[in-house]
Amino acid sequence: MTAPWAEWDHIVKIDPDKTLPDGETYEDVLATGTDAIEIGGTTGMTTDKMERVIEACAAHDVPLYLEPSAPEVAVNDDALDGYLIPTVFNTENPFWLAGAHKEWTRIEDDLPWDRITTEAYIVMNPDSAVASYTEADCDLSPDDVAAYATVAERLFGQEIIYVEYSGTLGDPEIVGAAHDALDEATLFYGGGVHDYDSAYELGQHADVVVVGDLVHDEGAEAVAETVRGAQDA
Ligand SMILES: CC(C)=CCC/C(C)=C/CC/C(C)=C/CC/C(C)=C/COP(=O)(O)OP(=O)(O)O
Ligand SMILES: O=P(O)(O)OC[C@@H](O)CO
Ligand SMILES: [Mg+2]
Repeated sequence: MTAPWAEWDHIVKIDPDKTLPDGETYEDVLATGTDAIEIGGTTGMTTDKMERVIEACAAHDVPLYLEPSAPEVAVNDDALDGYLIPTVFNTENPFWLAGAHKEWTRIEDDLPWDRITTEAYIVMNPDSAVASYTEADCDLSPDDVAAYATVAERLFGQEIIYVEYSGTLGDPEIVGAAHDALDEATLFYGGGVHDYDSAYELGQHADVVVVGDLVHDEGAEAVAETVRGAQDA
């Protein structure tokens, strides 16, 4: 069976620590045409905030995935289609590669393994919260990124590779290098996508475009434009 993300063009990432623009609801976000919702952020996460977003999105038919940044906020909820668990390939601290995952497995005795998939992150924006949090080495050439992508797919069997520029638009050459290196894995790209053109451009180099801040800063109509850009790419 093909993985659901093999069919996706676009994801909205909702940060439970941020609000939607005045007058907008999660229902508006779910109606943008996006293929899936990921719930997660780096800072300010709590189980209450996670649950609130899950509850607000649960009644709709857009697939809903949790992307926890720490084991403590990986809530278990039947409304979720699954868990996308980051593992950071270019971290200098093995905690973010496998240590947090070991802790999660140690403290939870009944993890729903059939609904858990990892995302092999390559974190590229040194100014992002996620880069400092995970002590990522962002000083990478296209060759380095291509090699990480190959290692993730071929040696570690990762189904999803995620080039992460959170907060800024990425270098298409870097994203393209990751894409060219992959055979079957799905390439997620996220960072700075804010309109049709940026979604179209990065969508030409990635399989799935992830849009985060825009949903909180500009709202559903702006997100819908990026859905069109990612689909046309
Ligand atoms: C094992 C479990 C359950 C969790 C650990 C998972 C790991 C290794 C997380 C590392 C951090 C990470 C890659 C989080 C993913 C979410 C993400 C990148 C959100 C975007 O963050 P920013 O935009 O930098 O931060 P803000 O929260 O300030 O928006
Ligand atoms: O918030 P932005 O910059 O859209 O980034 C999206 C996502 O990749 C963050 O994890
Ligand atoms: Mg962010």
